[in-house]
Amino acid sequence: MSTSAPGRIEVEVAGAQPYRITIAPGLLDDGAALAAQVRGRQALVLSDDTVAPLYAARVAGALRAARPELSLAHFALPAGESSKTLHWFGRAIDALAALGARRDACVLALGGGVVGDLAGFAAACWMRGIDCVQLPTTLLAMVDSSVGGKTAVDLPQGKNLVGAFHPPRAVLADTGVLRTLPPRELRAGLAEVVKYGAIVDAPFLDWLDAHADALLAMDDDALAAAVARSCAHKAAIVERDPFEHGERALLNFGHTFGHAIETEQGYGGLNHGEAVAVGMVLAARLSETLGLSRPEDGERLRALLTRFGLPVALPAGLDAESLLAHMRLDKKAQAGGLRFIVWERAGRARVLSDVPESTVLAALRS
Ligand SMILES: NC(=O)c1ccc[n+]([C@@H]2O[C@H](COP(=O)([O-])OP(=O)(O)OC[C@H]3O[C@@H](n4cnc5c(N)ncnc54)[C@H](O)[C@@H]3O)[C@@H](O)[C@H]2O)c1
Ligand SMILES: O=C(O)C(=O)C[C@@H](O)[C@H](O)[C@H](O)COP(=O)(O)O
Ligand SMILES: [Zn+2]
Repeated sequence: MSTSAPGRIEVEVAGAQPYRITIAPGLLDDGAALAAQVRGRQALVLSDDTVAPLYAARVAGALRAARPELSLAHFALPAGESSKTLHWFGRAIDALAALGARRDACVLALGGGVVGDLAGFAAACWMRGIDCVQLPTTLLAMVDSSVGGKTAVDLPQGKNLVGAFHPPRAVLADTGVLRTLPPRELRAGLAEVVKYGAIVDAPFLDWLDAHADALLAMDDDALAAAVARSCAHKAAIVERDPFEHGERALLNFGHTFGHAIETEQGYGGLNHGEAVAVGMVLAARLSETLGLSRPEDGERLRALLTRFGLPVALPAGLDAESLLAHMRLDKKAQAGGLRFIVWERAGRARVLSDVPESTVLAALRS
């Protein structure tokens, strides 16, 4: 992590296709920073119908001022998880075709994780792969989805079942846009922030506890510090294991349960961060049931998530057997059965294979 200018934090992601995450207020107005990432003369700003009216003209104006010759097109999805589908993926591809996008064209993913995942997948598929620059506008997208190159859309059968690994060309996180983020979405992002503490950085949980009020009040310094520390963790993990052959799976802590909840609710109930919050509590409970961790750690995790206003219990009416059926399609599952990310204590998570379904059901029902 480094700072090239006051208030600007940079995190490098090494690997076969290295890129930089830049974190600073005002980046969406920085035509030079945006234009530097667009190699050719064509760009598609892909957004959603909440974010586009707020920020698309700013991005387009800054880019046009820096690169008047650019051919710029816009495409906006309906906001929300229910648009992360093959249908809207197809519409995004249509927008690239209408632009006549060549191999050096660029997709600018301006939005939260839904936009980032779908735009990244469209960029991965168009002509077998064009540049995607991530311009995350939610806390969750800044700390997690914009980094690491997992792109996907959902199916009714399960989350992110169709996708590709396609690292971004760059990530420009303009923390100033968090000012317009609804409180529920701020809290959702905090769930993924807590995840880093849970899996690899116990002192971060202490820091989050100490700065909870500042984070919830959207204090600029506290938010920038949380984004930077989260990105540093994600960058370190994905550069060592870009394709999830090993330790990257730790980033899935709480997700086997969380994704099952989202799928069972038809992508219209808990949002991703909320589902992950419940999922982490269940993963901690599973770890306890298996005798791997102590109840005190689970209690502490629950207390922090509750402090952040996140749900910590399964929504009423969800059937444990139906959730289990969704988990069988989880991407971590193997011939031997379900695999979970469990923890031994705060800051120390690991992968556990062949977890008996009866134990999972017990955790769901407890
Ligand atoms: N690829 C990855 O590694 C990865 C990691 C984590 C999550 N995800 C995916 O990310 C998605 C969740 O992302 P999300 O939580 O950002 O949800 P989202 O993209 O649906 O955004 C949440 C809401 O906030 C609105 N919004 C976005 N930015 C705003 C702003 N600055 N001001 C006002 N409103 C704004 C959006 O229009 C939307 O209504 C899920 O599909 C999840 O699977 C992917
Ligand atoms: O980057 C990763 O790896 C993650 O697992 C990050 C998760 O927060 C994210 O929700 C991811 O999309 C889940 O991936 P999936 O492979 O379980 O669909
Ligand atoms: Zn996630």
